[in-house]
Amino acid sequence: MLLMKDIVREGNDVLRKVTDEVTFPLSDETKKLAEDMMTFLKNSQNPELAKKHQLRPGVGLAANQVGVSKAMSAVLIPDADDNIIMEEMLINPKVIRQSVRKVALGEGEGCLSVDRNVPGYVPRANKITIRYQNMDGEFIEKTLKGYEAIVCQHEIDHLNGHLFYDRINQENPFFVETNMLILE
Ligand SMILES: OCN(O)CCCc1ccccc1
Ligand code: NI
Repeated sequence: MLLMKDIVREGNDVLRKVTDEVTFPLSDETKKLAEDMMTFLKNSQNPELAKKHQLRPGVGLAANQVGVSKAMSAVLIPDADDNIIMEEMLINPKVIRQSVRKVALGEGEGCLSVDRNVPGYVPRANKITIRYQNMDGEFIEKTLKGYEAIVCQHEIDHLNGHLFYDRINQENPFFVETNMLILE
């Protein structure tokens, strides 16, 4: 099972490379990696297992965060009552439509690959349509807004070599762009 020791931290070049397109049919190795990534997220959101294995809770994990430069991310988003509202392996994901209107989390963002707090708003499109492939290679288009849109943009950024703090306004980290929504 994947543990925190398997997560690559900032400074490692693999986090700054554009990841390679995933080809189909998936190799057994790639299938296992996808399963391991989703299992990591589930374990990280389970209080007992997270405590037992010292896991930081995560709602997403990109393959390059475990050192594999492939364009795939696991996303596991619970709602306030711990009901899963999104459980997807995003393979070769692309944002094909995005709103002009931006959104940012009021408490900023964090990252399993960044062992420090970097304060500031991370402006992202409030509404996006993504096109990706599932584990069978089928193309799926999904429209997301608010928190789900934020998480998926955070993951797709990873696959393109970006980290959340690249998007924080350096002059004024809490600058609110015109019409930007702040999500508390
Ligand atoms: O790449 C995933 N990871 O570092 C875990 C944190 C994910 C995440 C945290 C805050 C806002 C959006 C996404
Ligand atoms: Ni991250």
